Amino acid sequence: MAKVLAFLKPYRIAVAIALFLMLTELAVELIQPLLMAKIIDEGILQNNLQEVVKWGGIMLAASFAAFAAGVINSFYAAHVSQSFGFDVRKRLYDKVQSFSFANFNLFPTSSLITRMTNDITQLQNTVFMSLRIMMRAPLLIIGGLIMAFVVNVKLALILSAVAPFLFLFLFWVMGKGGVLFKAVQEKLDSVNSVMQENLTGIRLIKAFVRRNHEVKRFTRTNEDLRDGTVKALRLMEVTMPVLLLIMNLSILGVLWFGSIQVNTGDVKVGEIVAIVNYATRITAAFSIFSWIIMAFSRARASANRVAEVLETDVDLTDSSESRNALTVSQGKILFNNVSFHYPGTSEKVLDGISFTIYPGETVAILGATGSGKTSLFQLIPRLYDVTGGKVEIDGHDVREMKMENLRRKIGFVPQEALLFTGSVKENISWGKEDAVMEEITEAAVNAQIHETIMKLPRGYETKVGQKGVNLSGGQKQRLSIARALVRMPKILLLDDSTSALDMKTEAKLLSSLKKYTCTTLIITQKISTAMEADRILLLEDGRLLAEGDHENLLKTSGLYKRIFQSQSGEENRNYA
Ligand SMILES: Nc1ncnc2c1ncn2[C@@H]1O[C@H](COP(=O)(O)OP(=O)(O)OP(=O)(O)O)[C@@H](O)[C@H]1O
Repeated sequence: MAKVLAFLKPYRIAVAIALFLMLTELAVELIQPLLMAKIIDEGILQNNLQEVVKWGGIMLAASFAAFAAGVINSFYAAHVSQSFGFDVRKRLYDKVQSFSFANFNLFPTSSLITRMTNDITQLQNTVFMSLRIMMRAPLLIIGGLIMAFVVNVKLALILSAVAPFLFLFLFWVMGKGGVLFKAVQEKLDSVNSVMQENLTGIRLIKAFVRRNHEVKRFTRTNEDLRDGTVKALRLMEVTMPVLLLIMNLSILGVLWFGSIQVNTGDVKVGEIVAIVNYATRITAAFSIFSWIIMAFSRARASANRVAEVLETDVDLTDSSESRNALTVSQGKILFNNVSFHYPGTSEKVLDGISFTIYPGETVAILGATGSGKTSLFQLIPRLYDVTGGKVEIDGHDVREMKMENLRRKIGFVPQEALLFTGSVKENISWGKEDAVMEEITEAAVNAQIHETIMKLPRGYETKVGQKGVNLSGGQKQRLSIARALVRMPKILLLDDSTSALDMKTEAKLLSSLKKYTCTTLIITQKISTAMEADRILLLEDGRLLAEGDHENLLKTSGLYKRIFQSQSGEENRNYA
């Protein structure tokens, strides 16, 4: 909680002003019963109209001051709470951006979204309400008790006898509320998660006619959220009646004892009226306490969830020894006895891999599904760190380079082409922010997508729907390749990125890539693609089984020969 509250620090002056104004309102509220007692005891009971007018005038002026303080307080409360929310959201977003894949495994995407939206909104609302009215309730209770003592000590003692029980009860409710509301936020995560999966997989759901199944799944999580919230609110529902009961009993005590004391002349009628008035205000303050407790319990749960993300150690960062001057200049890649297992697992997905790829070379990586091809790729831009051995680029361990320097020179085209909402042009220039139109067109021409783009209704300005829904699989792949090419990378990594292309387009694409003086690694399942490369690396179960060019591998690797035969017709088999 303290970590999140620290975000209020830059606004401490505004917070102080808001609190001061709130105290002004509170002071007026507390002074009203005292003024009323004066009007009764010194004015009405003494038949003195002058005193009534005097104290009445003071009451009016105080009310006006409270009104002005209230308006200005609202302004500051809104400013502070919105700015606080903005800052927390920004910091959380920046933190998530710096997350490694291993960090992402700790938080489901839906939970991160809930934390960045709903949890921060809860906190924002609590800050606003705290500055506006929330703090008034406890202060009104304390101030009311003090004023009651000023008016009449004996009556005030009766009134305050119940205070310890009340506070104990409130602390208990707050602790229990915190647990229940944490569960509510977790259930909200689940609802968001199901909703997210549903919306992203809507085509699959329709194609498989799984609507009813999905509706049932959503209903279950939605019911869970409802039940969890009702459970939390039920605790709050009993809080208010209990508080009111205790306070009303103490008011009865004041009236009973006060009536006896009036008869003996120890207490004035005006004093009883004032004390009952304070007691009523304190009761009213207590009645909003259940609501305050609910808000604070919820805010505490939300603050902990936000802090959890902020406090996560990012395990893939630039080390203090990272040298700024190191950058990818040639594109030479060396794997030296590399082994790797994913964080949280112990099974090696790469084992003892060693090879060198020289600048400008095109190398195909071939292997069965699950043999570790993508894992090997991810070690080059340092999306993961090796667990044994080392990966060197241009003679430097990638861990010694600043990640930004390393990744800026790498064009990475992932297995699943991912596009962003925006125009075709924006999607290509996403690879290089300052790319001019000629660079964008050149990349599109070489990625064999320019002609297709020109046939679109608005050419390069055509909007790409969310995740590229209005494009075919092959078009998406080629746009992703154009996005990588526009960077003029020194190393180009294509992870099965030509799988959806026909042979002719793929051949044209591979020949255009030769114009780029970059080292190119192509993961592929197709022998026809691998044959175009200068060299082929054959992976099996995380090990480098063989390497060489096509002719060479046909002679030296039985597995390669079998793959080749399975993908070729009878004609090729004879050739082999
Ligand atoms: N994030 C992950 N966490 C744990 N294990 C993983 C993760 N990603 C992949 N693996 C495992 O690593 C192994 C190698 O996967 P990888 O994706 O590198 O294979 P691949 O050769 O690229 O397969 P494909 O051709 O199907 O894409 C697999 O056994 C897979 O289950």
